[in-house]
Amino acid sequence: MEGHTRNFTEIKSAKFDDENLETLTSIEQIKVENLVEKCFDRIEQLSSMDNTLPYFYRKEHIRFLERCLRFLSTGYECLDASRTWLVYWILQSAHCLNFKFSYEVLGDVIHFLKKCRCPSGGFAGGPSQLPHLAPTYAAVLSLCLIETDEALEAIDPEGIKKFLWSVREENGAFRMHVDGEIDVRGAYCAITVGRLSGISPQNKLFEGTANWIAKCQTYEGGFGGSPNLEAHGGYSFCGAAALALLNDVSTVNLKSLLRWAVYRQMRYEGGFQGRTNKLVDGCYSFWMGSLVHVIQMLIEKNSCHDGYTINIDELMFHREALQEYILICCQKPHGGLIDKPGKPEDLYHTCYTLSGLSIAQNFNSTKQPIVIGNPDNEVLPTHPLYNIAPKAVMKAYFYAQQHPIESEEDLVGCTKNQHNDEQNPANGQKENEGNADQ
Ligand SMILES: CC(C)=CCC/C(C)=C/CC/C(C)=C/COP(=O)(O)OP(=O)(O)O
Ligand SMILES: [Zn+2]
Repeated sequence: MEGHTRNFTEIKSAKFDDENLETLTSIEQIKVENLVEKCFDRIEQLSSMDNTLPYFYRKEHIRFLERCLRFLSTGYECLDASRTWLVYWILQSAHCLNFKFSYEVLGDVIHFLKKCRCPSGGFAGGPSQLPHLAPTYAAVLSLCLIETDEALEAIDPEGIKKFLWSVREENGAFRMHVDGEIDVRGAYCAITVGRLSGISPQNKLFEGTANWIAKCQTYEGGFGGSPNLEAHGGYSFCGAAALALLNDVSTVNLKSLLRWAVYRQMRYEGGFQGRTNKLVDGCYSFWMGSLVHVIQMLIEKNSCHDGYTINIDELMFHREALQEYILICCQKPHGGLIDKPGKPEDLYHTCYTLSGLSIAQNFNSTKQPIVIGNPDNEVLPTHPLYNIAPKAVMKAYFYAQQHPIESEEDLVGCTKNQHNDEQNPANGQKENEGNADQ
């Protein structure tokens, strides 16, 4: 597909236009739409000379990542307890861009991540810090992304299991760290690192977790951080992906979740907002884009249980519009991606905006990706539940299978053979690699 796909003059009618309503929110919304409009106008003018626009600054993004892996500005000091996150954001962005760091560099990364491993199990955000579920998640995903035996060996599943038990509540919810806050990120990080290190969703660790997550669904349809909080894209992704990884959707309302999710795509900007009446942001390209993908997987899976089959062969958001927002409004020409026009580049937004671009382009591996602009704008697929390379998920599953840690007593109402069948991603795997869990 060449060039952009929407007529930017025509879609101006989608801008906010209620003259009778002036609130802080509407004023901010109008300001953002005007910034986006400038970006759209510029690309429309340039397109008359070059119909392969919008351009993807791949080389510049790669240079940005290479630089950040070795040197960060003082602005990153506040993320000293999130250094495993910085590693993950860099490695996952590099994956999307199809860029491979050298073995030497990756060796240094493994060495660093091992220093973040805690004696009591799990990972901290930096050496000599306390174990925490979020940096544990980032460290495990990073090691899986590296894919080598040396990296997978560094995960230490026994330690992970011990740490997960130390943050589990009796009702199946998870604290982010010992004595820390309970929220749906905890459940998602726990089931993710559990599954990647060979712990079954049937493990007693996760008894009650799906029911607890379902309590976070709000009247709007999305999930809040914990029961009775506002629906938000980040937590909704965590909730839906955790339920998919637990193979249990019996307790949620998928229809209202889907409705809430698809309405978060902004009609003028094309990107997603994270909650009702808030602003577009590049990072929700992944949290919301992937959420829609995950909900569709859950609806398909649930329909089989109900005795009829639904096959959804198209993603239920405007894939081209999201790519336009990302490519036209979220790239810095000197490298790095951003929340919205006028914001500075950072690693978090680079990772999740690129990952969202990947979700928008690659829905079904049996079909051609949908790529706007130059065909060279294509990025590699990402796994919608884990947000790492689908191949990296496979490798981690097989590695864990070859190095089992579980005993039958750990499992709830399930025989060892059943458990093994479910752990094997090759069993019942759909053609779409991204659906490896289903
Ligand atoms: C795996 C893992 C740890 C996932 C984290 C998920 C995630 C992104 C949660 C969102 C957190 C949050 C309170 C955002 C609100 O930001 P805001 O109020 O600044 O933004 P908004 O105006 O867009 O809501
Ligand atoms: Zn953001």
